[in-house]
Amino acid sequence: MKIQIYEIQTVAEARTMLELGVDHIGSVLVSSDQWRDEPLQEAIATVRAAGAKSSLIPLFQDVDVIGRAIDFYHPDIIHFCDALPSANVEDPTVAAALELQRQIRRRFPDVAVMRSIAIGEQGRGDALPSLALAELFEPLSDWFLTDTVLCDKNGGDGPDEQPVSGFVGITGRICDWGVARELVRRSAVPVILAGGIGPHNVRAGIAQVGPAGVDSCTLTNAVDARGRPIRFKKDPRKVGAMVSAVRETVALAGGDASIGQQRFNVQRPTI
Ligand SMILES: O=C(O)c1ccccc1NCC(=O)[C@H](O)[C@H](O)COP(=O)(O)O
Repeated sequence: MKIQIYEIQTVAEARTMLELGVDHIGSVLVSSDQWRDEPLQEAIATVRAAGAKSSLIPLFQDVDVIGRAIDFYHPDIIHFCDALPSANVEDPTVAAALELQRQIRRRFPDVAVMRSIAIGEQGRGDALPSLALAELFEPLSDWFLTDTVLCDKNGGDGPDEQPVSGFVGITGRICDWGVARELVRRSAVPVILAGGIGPHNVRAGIAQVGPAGVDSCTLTNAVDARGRPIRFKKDPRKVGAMVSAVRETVALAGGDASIGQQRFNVQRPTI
């Protein structure tokens, strides 16, 4: 059962995550203009040297800049989480996302590709064609990550504006676990359960969804004086509690082989 924690941008936080036993340490490139960041490069090198996996999200789609960033950071995993409007290959946004993954896989065969599969909030699993999207991206992906799409805030029947426009993630809310479970059942690649996961609900998430791994960002971030999560700042106590909860759940189930998406050897993704 892999544990992935996002928004680690510094060597100090990377070291803390390694000490806590995190398996996948995720970082974010927030813009194509400022993709080159030496401290982040050092953080990713620290993860590599410790034998853990680094995962890198580009919050942009420029294939040349993404290629330069992979050459510069050498992440183990490149993670795409752009929001896709449909599962129609004729849709230019969908076609461009598929082509981007195709090009990156061809050019960097040693870098695993993670694709976020957007799922509606709990009870709104019908908001998006999540399973059809997964089917489309499966041949070009080594990992899937379920993530939550905010729905219906404005009384509409589809997705709302997301915390980062054009991308899926950092909502702090759980997705429809029924759809996530069905994705785990159907998927030929390992699935990481994400979206609103923290120490309080990770046991239930593992039990109900049976993923190959779990991910957390918002609910393991530090909070400000008003209790609002601070982007790019982790709370080590929350991460430690999450790691303990996952390890306990796995131990109670009899060890790694008896829980989650056991058909995968997730030590090494299927590239
Ligand atoms: O961290 C970001 O800046 C980010 C922005 C837009 C999409 C994804 C982003 N990153 C993190 C992840 O992919 C998450 O770990 C994920 O969204 C988890 O959800 P949550 O725990 O609810 O924050």
